[in-house]
Amino acid sequence: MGETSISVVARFRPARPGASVDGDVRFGDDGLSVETAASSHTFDGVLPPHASQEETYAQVSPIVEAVLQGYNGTVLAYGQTGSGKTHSVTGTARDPGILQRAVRHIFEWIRSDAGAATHRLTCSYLEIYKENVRDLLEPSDASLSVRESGKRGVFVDGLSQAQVLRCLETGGSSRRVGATQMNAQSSRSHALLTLTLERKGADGSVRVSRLNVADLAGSEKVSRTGAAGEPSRGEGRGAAGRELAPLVRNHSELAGEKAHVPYRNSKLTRILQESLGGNSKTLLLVACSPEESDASETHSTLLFASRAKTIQTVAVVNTIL
Ligand SMILES: Nc1ncnc2c1ncn2[C@@H]1O[C@H](COP(=O)(O)OP(=O)(O)OP(=O)(O)O)[C@@H](O)[C@H]1O
Repeated sequence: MGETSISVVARFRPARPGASVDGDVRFGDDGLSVETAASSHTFDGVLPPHASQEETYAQVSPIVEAVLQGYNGTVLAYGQTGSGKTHSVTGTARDPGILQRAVRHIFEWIRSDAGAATHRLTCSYLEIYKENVRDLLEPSDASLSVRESGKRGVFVDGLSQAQVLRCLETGGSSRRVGATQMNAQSSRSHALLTLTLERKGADGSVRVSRLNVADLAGSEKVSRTGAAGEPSRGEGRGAAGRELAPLVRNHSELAGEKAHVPYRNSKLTRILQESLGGNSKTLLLVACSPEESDASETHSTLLFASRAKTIQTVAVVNTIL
């Protein structure tokens, strides 16, 4: 597999009851385009407000398929606070999101993969809040070092499907509790689930691939989130826009001179360096609000998404032996 652009899919959530809908937002019949008063965009997929979780997963499923074939895969959910990132990634018990569907998909494949001798799945779930990395599966106040988490992290070994699903629950609720304790909103932190799949073939060959799914912090300008109670000093680096925007700008301006891409500016971009320009098949899911009062943030999100299409990655099958 050669160098490919990351895939970009935009998902619009339904308007809240009583909210006034932005009448200028129009969806193309092709399922690939969207137009606003300010701009028009074509992506790898555009999901209008009525799109289901299943339809959303259908866009993500090729990334999981690639992981099953031995490539690294990443799904990043980006968008302003309240735009539907967590709904898409986690969903609800009755209508699960990408994480649960991906776990089901992986285990179905494992059960059908007759050519393998063994499979081993490990899981890590991290939260990045104000440049501190916290392990959501074994919560403690200690911040993990990025080198540690980037390389191995804190893994629970050899998991069953039920155990992985329990990790998702534990991590998800730990994120919420932690956020309340810190008197901050989940919208200021990034959550990153990594599933590592090790497949040993009957011939002794070993493939190790990773699936990263990140529910990123709100991308809106900090002054807007600051109004919700946090001082808008530089410290509050929850805004995904501020961490990823320079990187995306560099990618689009430098057209491939990756040495200059500022991955080291934040823990998020350091941890996701491979996903944002290295060995990974990556999909950016941008969550958008269809409401009139959010038109300006929706416009910024769509512009970011268009720029992000210039990011190139080179995915290779990770065979060890
Ligand atoms: N596609 C959808 N269908 C139905 N409800 C949705 C959809 N998307 C989002 N919602 C609802 O909208 C609200 C905000 O969504 P969500 O919490 O996912 O936003 P978010 O982008 O993760 O925000 P934050 O950055 O604060 O975490 C929630 O009540 C969620 O259930």
